[in-house]
Amino acid sequence: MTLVAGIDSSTQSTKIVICDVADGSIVRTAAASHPDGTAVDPEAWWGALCTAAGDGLLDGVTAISVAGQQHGMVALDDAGRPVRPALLWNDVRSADDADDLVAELGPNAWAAATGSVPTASFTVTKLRWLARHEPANAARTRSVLLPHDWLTWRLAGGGPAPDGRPDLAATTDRGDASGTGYWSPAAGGYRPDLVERALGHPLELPRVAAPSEVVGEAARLAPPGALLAPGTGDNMAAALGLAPEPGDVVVSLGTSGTIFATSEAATHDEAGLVAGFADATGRFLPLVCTLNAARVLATVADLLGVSPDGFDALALAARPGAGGLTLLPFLDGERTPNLPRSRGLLAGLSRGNFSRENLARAAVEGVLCGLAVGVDALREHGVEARRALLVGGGARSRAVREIAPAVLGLPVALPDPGREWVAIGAARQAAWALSGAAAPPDWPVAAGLVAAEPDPATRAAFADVLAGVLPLLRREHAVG
Ligand SMILES: Nc1ncnc2c1ncn2[C@@H]1O[C@H](COP(=O)(O)OP(=O)(O)O)[C@@H](O)[C@H]1O
Ligand SMILES: O=C(CO)[C@@H](O)[C@H](O)COP(=O)(O)O
Repeated sequence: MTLVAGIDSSTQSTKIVICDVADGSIVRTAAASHPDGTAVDPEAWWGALCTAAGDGLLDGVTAISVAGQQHGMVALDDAGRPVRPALLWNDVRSADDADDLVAELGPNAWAAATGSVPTASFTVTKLRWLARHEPANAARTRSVLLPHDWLTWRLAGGGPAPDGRPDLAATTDRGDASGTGYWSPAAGGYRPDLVERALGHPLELPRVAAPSEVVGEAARLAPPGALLAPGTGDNMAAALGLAPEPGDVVVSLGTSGTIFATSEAATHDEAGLVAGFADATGRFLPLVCTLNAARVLATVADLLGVSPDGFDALALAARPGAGGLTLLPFLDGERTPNLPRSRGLLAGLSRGNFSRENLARAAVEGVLCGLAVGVDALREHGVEARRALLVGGGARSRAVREIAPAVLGLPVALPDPGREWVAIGAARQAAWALSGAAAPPDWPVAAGLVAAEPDPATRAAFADVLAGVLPLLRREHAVG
């Protein structure tokens, strides 16, 4: 049996799956948590990877690929040391910097240059934040890697070189590069002018590897000779694992909520809803992302003092529309709609409807309504949406699975919600790189289908409440 490893270093944890290259069947798995917070020492990800890979998890593995949370800024000095904790995709401190960068060039120019209009999530806005708020750290920054680039580099033996410059060059891939805000998916190249505009000086940037290139050998953690695939962003890896067909959109409820599809053509949304990412195979991955997904459900469950199963039972005991309660779930600020300084809002309370059941259901409906906006936005950019593939930690919720088809207005297919699709996608990329073949191996994806009558009333109530309170949500709120 030939084994490969797929690693998912996402916001909340590191997950590793070891797969048989013949059919992708999972041989063993492990996971370890990440610290909370939106600014994190990258060594914490390395520590989680070492913990998860302990006890011989990687024994016998012949190739490895790392998928990572997108956009995070790992700024390194001359010696390859982080100049500060990495700023993650869900850190909104660069909201003003995003506004300024967009105002300087205009949204059309950004969309044309990079496929996306940058919000606070994008790396380029974090560069501007660094230049403006920590000029000494900005001046010391020689290169910037994304989380998956940095982990791949560490696995290959990269790391701080106390006596001088590290001699190991880092790599990235087109999928993750497309989330920086300084790489063009359409042209397939960096835009160093945008880096200089944001940071004030040029950077050494990781080389963008080809989709199935072998970028090196693991020098740490893995058996000698284990090959390293390029890795990619976590959403690109999920797409690789699920192999969506035309008509499929993937809906992922992790820390973020994402909705995306594989596309043959690059997209450019001047309105800024759809990020025009590249995928990990040479195609494109138009994607809509919200900042508030599975954690909203966990927060409401904690408030109600129930387990995830208890939360599901409450939400499913309420009727569609949650008796008139609407939750705008922008607990951590929001990216789509672009309201980074906002907070959440619970609307429609009466003495008759303010129940635990309605509150639980309003949380599920609010998270899903936010993502349903993405179905329309993707369609406007040429994506056919006939079926949703529901994945991520939030897909383990029975309430999410049962309510999603009505709110999204799509039949929902449930690829085994216990399987870690980002890590499986990374493993599939490792198998592809190992094979030297023109295309990734065929690995089966089994999924049961759930359909439901669409629930336009719940979506309309969400849209009405949102429209009514936009000025309030645009006001500055203290971060923290
Ligand atoms: N049964 C469940 N019901 C609701 N949420 C769940 C359930 N199981 C896990 N989760 C949530 O899934 C999230 C983790 O999902 P995951 O996709 O791994 O996130 P990330 O990729 O952002 O690290 C956590 O917020 C957790 O609360
Ligand atoms: O920023 C995005 C997509 O653009 C997020 O989807 C991150 O990639 C984090 O993913 P999760 O940890 O929530 O899976």
